[in-house]
Amino acid sequence: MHVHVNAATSADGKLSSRRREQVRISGVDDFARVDEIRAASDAVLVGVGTVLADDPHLTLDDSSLVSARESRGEEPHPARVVADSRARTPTDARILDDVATTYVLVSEDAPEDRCTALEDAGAVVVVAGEGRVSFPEAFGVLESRGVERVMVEGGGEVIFSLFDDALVDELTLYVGSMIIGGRDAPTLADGDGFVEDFPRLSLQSVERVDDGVLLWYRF
Ligand SMILES: NC(=O)C1=CN([C@@H]2O[C@H](COP(=O)(O)OP(=O)(O)OC[C@H]3O[C@@H](n4cnc5c(N)ncnc54)[C@H](OP(=O)(O)O)[C@@H]3O)[C@@H](O)[C@H]2O)C=CC1
Ligand SMILES: Nc1nc(O)c(N)c(N[C@@H]2O[C@H](COP(=O)(O)O)[C@@H](O)[C@H]2O)n1
Repeated sequence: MHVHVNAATSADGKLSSRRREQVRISGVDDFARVDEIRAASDAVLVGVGTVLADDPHLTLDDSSLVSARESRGEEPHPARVVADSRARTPTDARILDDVATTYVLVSEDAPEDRCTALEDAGAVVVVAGEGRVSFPEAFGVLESRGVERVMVEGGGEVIFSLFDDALVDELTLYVGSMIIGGRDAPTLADGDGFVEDFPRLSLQSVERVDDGVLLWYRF
């Protein structure tokens, strides 16, 4: 599985404000670039924190990218994946519409009635891990269903876990020219944080996009 993390932070490293509401950090050109990465992926993954905060759709905006996928014999939109150990995704979430396949990754401890409700709402529920979703296990299941390239759009808890599991292959980070601040505002990698053996990235390119900077790393 090829794992590409993409996110946008403020100049002080925040994904959003302390209110955890969606903040538009990227500009028009960066959002167009995000759409292209989505189009080149088999699935787009977020954590349930992002679903609850942003209610994202995670589909392609540009119809020419949809047509290009169809002409390659692919589904019009990549699948959507939510890491949601306790099956808390609301059944009216936008990612559960019928525009694309949606996988909800849950743990063995997820309440059965919630899993059934999500299946009734159209989700494909995948059980992987005790207590919390195990990404290595879940990615094995997704691979068996043809997902070879996954784009991860956040948030900070999920991104930290993927670095912790050494599953990240690429990181593209748009750094917008704004300050959000706040000790409780989410950052690119939250979780427990590393205290030693810090993951080291290899910087591939630096580019000015909109009024910010796009950093591309391999891991
Ligand atoms: N600027 C940007 O590019 C982006 C910004 N955001 C912002 O980030 C914020 C949300 O981020 P955050 O709160 O970190 O939420 P996440 O989207 O990272 O979701 C975190 C939740 O995912 C669940 N989860 C399931 N399995 C795992 C696992 N193995 N490791 C970690 N988490 C797991 C956990 O809930 P449970 O235990 O119940 O499963 C956890 O609380 C919002 O404010 C949103 O607007 C989000 C994406 C991109
Ligand atoms: N790349 C990027 N730049 C920003 O400024 C952002 N706020 C985000 N947020 C992510 O995009 C998702 C929204 O997706 P839809 O437009 O609803 O398809 C959101 O949930 C975050 O993951 N990303």
